[in-house]
Amino acid sequence: MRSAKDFFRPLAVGAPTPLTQVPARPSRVIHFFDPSNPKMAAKVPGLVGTVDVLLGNLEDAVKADRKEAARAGLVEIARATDFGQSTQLWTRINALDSPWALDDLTTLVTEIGDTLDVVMVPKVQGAEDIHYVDRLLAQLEAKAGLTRPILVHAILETARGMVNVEEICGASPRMQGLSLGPADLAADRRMKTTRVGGGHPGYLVRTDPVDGDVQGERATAQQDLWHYTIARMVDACAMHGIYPYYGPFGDIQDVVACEDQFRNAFLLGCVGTWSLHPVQIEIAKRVFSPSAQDVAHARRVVAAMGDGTGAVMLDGRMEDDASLKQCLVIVELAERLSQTDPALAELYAATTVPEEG
Ligand SMILES: CCC(=O)SCCNC(=O)CCNC(=O)[C@H](O)C(C)(C)COP(=O)(O)OP(=O)(O)OC[C@H]1O[C@@H](n2cnc3c(N)ncnc32)[C@H](O)[C@@H]1OP(=O)(O)O
Ligand SMILES: O=CC(=O)O
Ligand SMILES: [Mg+2]
Repeated sequence: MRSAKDFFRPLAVGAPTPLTQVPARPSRVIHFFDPSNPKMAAKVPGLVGTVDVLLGNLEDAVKADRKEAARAGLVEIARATDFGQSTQLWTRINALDSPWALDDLTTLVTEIGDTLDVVMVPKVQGAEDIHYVDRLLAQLEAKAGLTRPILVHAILETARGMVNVEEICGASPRMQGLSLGPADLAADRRMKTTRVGGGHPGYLVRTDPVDGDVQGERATAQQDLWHYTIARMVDACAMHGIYPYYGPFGDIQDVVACEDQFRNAFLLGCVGTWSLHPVQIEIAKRVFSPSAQDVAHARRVVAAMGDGTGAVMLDGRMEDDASLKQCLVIVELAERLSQTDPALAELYAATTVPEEG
């Protein structure tokens, strides 16, 4: 572990100074595309401004014989595209033990490092993986003459990564956030599922038998397979001042269950999710933006709480310092999203609390 005094020093001579706070830029939807797929690549310019993050994926879902093409495609797209103020460019590199990760980082940082905001690192096992990427990025940033540090986002998709989640979050000032990787995590944990995220009908609870009749009608309710993992990830991220995200939802056609999974993650504290297909973009944006109703209520509580201490009654409910803090989370998120999303700005403006008297 580095000493507290050294933590924010660059790891290479000439590399930019690390940030002391992760920028709070909207990232409700991280939209994945395969830069080696001409149809998807052609859609990128049209997606700018409609998603918070465009992520050029180089890892899983890109065929082994297309890895170089994907990397080169991303360089080309980054150079040819104006991402504007409201869309960031991220990449997901190949796993650190793969034949491609070193070239991914070397090429991307030296060729398009000034355009790249965040590097997503898959299958992170512990702080040692982040330390490796941290130093290498610093060396490459210095070589490329970059003036702002590239941030790092880890995917939580191994059992060891889960166990080490707190140390991963705190391994570097570059750490921007974590995403849940339910597909790889399920495999690594030897869970008996065959899906990419979401629930499973077999994972349920059942009411007790009535009068001991175990064969009688008994209601069941499907449970959330990912509750523990997401909650643990959220705590680790909050503790270290970085951002938690849900990850992929593979049943593209089941937009209803997708929305449910995204909403569970949002309510538990995640700031965003991945979209794998254009149909998931609108769902993610809607779910990860607070509703106008919640913003209106939060603003009323803030107004009613005056200096923020004590207790008041509002619509029959007690509000105090702690509920105020929750409301401030909603109000601050609404204000931040309004800065880059004009439709939301208009929606939330209509909920402004009128001044008393
Ligand atoms: C599981 C663990 C993980 O690692 S998840 C992250 C890795 N996976 C991915 O990144 C998957 C990304 N998405 C995809 O590859 C495709 O969306 C998949 C799921 C294969 C479906 O593609 P396809 O059968 O073409 O769907 P479709 O016919 O409904 O497509 C309609 C038009 O939209 C396009 N499209 C599709 N996906 C994207 C995307 N992610 N970004 C941009 N465009 C996309 C298609 O190319 C198709 O275009 P067109 O209308 O034919 O011109
Ligand atoms: O990379 C994502 C996953 O679910 O695996
Ligand atoms: Mg994965």
